[in-house]
Amino acid sequence: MRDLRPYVKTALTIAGSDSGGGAGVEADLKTFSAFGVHGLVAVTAVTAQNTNSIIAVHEVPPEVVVKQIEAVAEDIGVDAAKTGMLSNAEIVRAVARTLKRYDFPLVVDPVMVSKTGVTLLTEGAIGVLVDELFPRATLVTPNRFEAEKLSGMTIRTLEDARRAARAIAEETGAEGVIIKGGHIEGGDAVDVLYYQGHFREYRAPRVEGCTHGTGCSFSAAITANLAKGLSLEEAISLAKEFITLGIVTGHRIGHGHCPVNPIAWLEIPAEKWRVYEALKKAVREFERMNPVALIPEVGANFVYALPKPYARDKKDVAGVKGRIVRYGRSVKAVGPVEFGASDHLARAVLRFMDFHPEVRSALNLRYSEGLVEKAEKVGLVVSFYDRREEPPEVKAREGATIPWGIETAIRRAGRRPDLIYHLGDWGKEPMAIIFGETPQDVLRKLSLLLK
Ligand SMILES: Cc1ncc(COP(=O)(O)OP(=O)(O)O)c(N)n1
Ligand SMILES: Cc1ncsc1CCOP(=O)(O)O
Repeated sequence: MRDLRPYVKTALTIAGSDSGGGAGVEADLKTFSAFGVHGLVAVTAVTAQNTNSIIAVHEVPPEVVVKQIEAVAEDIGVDAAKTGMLSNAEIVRAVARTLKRYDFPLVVDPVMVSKTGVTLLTEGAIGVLVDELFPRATLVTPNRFEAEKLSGMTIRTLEDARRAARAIAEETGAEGVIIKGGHIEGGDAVDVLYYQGHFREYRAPRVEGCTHGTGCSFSAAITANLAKGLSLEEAISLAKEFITLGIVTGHRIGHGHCPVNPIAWLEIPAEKWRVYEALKKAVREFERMNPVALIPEVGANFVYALPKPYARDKKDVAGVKGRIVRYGRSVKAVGPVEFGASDHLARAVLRFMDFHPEVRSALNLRYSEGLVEKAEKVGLVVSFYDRREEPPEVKAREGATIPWGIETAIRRAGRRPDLIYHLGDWGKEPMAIIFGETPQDVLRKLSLLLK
């Protein structure tokens, strides 16, 4: 007999499909998965869509939308649901009637017009949405323009948003209304919630990035967390953090509005673990190889960065805390592998990744003529930079020398270097850096040098 009290929670999206995979049920399912919730779907419309426009829409008959909801609710069970693009009045009415038979939490994203300017809900359906679906909603999630339409008010400030949120909740019977701050001016993006007679603000820095599908993913994140049993306010807090990360890490695909990245929430911690484990293992192996003569006076570091687009600054690069030093006759890592533990080498690998994103690992070694000759002899691609050629404006900028040097050496080589060196300067030790796709790849190149 199957356990009928499964540990996994379920969330249902009743929304349109986006063939570009950025919004609609595609965004919702990715978001549900990112929060470890099993996603269920009732498709309302199929859109032929990309990052530039919506080319065609095929609406699903209302009775088929209802059958999809019933099919999953009656067999699998629904812990929370959301609605997105509902397209026309008949679908809205059928969905509202069906949802009245169930008591799971419901998030209504009143999607009206796409970012590309295409109508996703007919004008005549807006009244039906407000009269028949809003009273069933735990939360309604309009953006500024949708809130203006629903409240008949002009929204410019947070105070306007507060008044509008309260008016929409009181006039429609929705339990909560959150007006998203993406289109409201201000340094931060502030969402205003009105819920059970109280206001609350959710604040995050206004970030640059990819915004197609943000409304869908935000409401799906709230739904997933309601399904997991979080309070509405906790669910919104997490969703806000999640959507900010998704915008900054969005994949720059297509020629128009690039899609938000719901998977960053899951992929960054997973990649962090892989990077950490691989580097820890490689540092142990490096200690065993014990290349005492190759440790510079300032010590060595060994780094491994998260993949793009997640490697943005030194916090996203793992290295050895306190560096790797000569200790008597052996090579020893001073501290543990940690993210943010490297400064110089992290800057070097991040710049390298701007040219060759697959090269995510590096190790610095004591420079010698013999080392460079050996590298060339074993077939490694070698390049260099000369700190005396550094332009004054680069010299004047704190931390700019290494990125400039790496770029100079890559351009000089005209192909992907394996080793970059410089001959030092006043008070600066000459240095060689081996680059590779992984720490193991770096060690492979090192072992060619040690042969
Ligand atoms: C099928 C489908 N559903 C919803 C949308 C809206 O997405 P978008 O235009 O990116 O706007 P936001 O609601 O995310 O702000 C869509 N385009 N397609
Ligand atoms: C001084 C120096 N210059 C290039 S690598 C290096 C040593 C490692 O520095 P960090 O520990 O900051 O990566």
